[in-house]
Amino acid sequence: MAVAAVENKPDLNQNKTLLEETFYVLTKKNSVFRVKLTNTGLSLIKESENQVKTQIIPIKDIIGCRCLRSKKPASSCACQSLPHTSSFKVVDEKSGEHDDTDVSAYLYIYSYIFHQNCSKRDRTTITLRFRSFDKYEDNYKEAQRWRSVLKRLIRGEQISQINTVDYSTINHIKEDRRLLVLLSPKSGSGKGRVLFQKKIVPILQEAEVPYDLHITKYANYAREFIRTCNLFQWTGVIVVGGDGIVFEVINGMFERWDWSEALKHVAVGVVPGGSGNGLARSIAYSCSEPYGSPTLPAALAAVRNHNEPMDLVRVETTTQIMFSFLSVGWGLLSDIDIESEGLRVLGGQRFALWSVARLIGLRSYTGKVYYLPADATLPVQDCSNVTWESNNKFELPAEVHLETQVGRQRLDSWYSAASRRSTYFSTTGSSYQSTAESSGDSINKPRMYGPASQLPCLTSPLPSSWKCMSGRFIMVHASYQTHLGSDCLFAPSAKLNDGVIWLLIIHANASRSQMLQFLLGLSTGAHANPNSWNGVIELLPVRAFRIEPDLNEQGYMTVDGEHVEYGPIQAEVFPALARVMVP
Ligand SMILES: Nc1ncnc2c1ncn2[C@@H]1O[C@H](COP(=O)(O)OP(=O)(O)OP(=O)(O)O)[C@@H](O)[C@H]1O
Repeated sequence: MAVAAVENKPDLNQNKTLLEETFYVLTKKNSVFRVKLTNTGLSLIKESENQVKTQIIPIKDIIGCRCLRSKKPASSCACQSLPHTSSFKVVDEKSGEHDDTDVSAYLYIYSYIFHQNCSKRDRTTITLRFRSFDKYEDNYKEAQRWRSVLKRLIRGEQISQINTVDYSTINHIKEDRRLLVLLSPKSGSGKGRVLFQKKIVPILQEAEVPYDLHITKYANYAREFIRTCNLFQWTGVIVVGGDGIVFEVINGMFERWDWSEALKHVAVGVVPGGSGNGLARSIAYSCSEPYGSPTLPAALAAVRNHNEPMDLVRVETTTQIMFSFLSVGWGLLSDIDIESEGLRVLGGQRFALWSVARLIGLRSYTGKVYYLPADATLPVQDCSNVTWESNNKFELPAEVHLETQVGRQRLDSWYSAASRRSTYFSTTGSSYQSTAESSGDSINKPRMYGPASQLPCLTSPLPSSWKCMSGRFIMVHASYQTHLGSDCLFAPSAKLNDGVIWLLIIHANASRSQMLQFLLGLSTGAHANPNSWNGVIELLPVRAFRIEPDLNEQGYMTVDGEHVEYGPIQAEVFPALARVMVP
């Protein structure tokens, strides 16, 4: 049996026909389809009444295919040779429910065709019925041959030539992927389970991608799970929920001593099930993927085996280190995020409703904002004044993970500004611990790993290359993604992996009407035009920043929409630290 030989080298002849067959449309007399498979797509050439029309389905729009057999009808009639399309059903050949009277093998091809003119995708199933041979086994082999070649093309392999290969070598296509699905039943309006079953499972099944589903049982469950599980049994993590659960997953990875390997090998996919869904929307936007059906880009990303690097931002407060993928906020947007928590049942509408409330009672906050412009380089960390536990110097390897027994009284497992003196540094990786006096709480807190900071500690002055603004601010909000929520195009120029933080600063002299214009502009990105604001609103590309709020006032600060303590906070970008699944 002839079959395609597979190579990973790019083939110059992308349009060379790999497989070709003629099919007939049973319901339309004289309708003939020639179907061709090439490296770039599946061509359906329709020949009827002297007309020839061609439709090409690009390989990237096809997610899977399966060989099936017709199912025994409920009331079987021995003389029936052709299935009636209305009652026609197919089953797996091993189901035992197949119809012996039909020797055909059916190849179901599942595609989500992108229509550029209306920027949407439509699900289309193409069924090819193989019945040239008298025996089912022969028709099945032919259908499998197509399936095998198509599956390899879907995986991104290039096929250069048709060789003569033993059929048995293509009968089984090994799936080397397995996904972990972490689903939060509390995110958004609490419909995560239904969403997953209805919208994601069918696509995973069509693509034959195996997965293990874990439902979160309490807040921080996902974080603990990622920290303690054997993560490398999976090739990716699909998070079903909002940005809060993504935050748990990312930070859970940094609580693993093998964080670097985990981030490199286990990509994160996001199915938007929360009320904000900033990351899910940003990923779709970065690939110009239609978002009409918000779960579709995520489902396609999950099955397509296509990942891209994403920047992460290391955030430091006086008590915590976090790794953030979305935003750091102080003032208006953080107030809206935290104060609208009680309206969670409204889903994304809660933000719009609370924006109106906050606009009426507009607040401003006193403080200082420091930032390092994007075109400046971060100075290399000077470790000469770091007090090492031992004076005996030794050569550091590329990565250092330092741990001690858990539970020793003198350990504060959270690295903090106050504990900088006793932090261990490494060139590419660090484990943070200190000899600072530990509070009871911190003893059981997991240790945070991750790349070493290049910033001075939070209590130290910043170098002169940093710029400073001092005064009253309605808000200071940093984002490294385009979208803070499904309908909030906050930083239109942001890229998943450009090493830039977009810092939006609104000074206290912005009027209510300017604030209204700003809030309305967020849905389209119109607010990002610097000429509109006479300097009261600024959007600056930076590498790092620090906010020092006046502690005589109270307010909210958020990281990725999560509430953090009110006080000094600083952040620096680490380009391409994580990997995300993209459609
Ligand atoms: N089983 C659970 N019981 C209680 N809380 C949970 C459970 N699972 C997850 N959580 C918590 O619920 C919160 C859900 O937040 P998440 O961000 O996922 O949704 P959201 O706030 O609606 O969306 P967004 O952050 O995009 O606005 C998270 O902080 C998470 O820790």
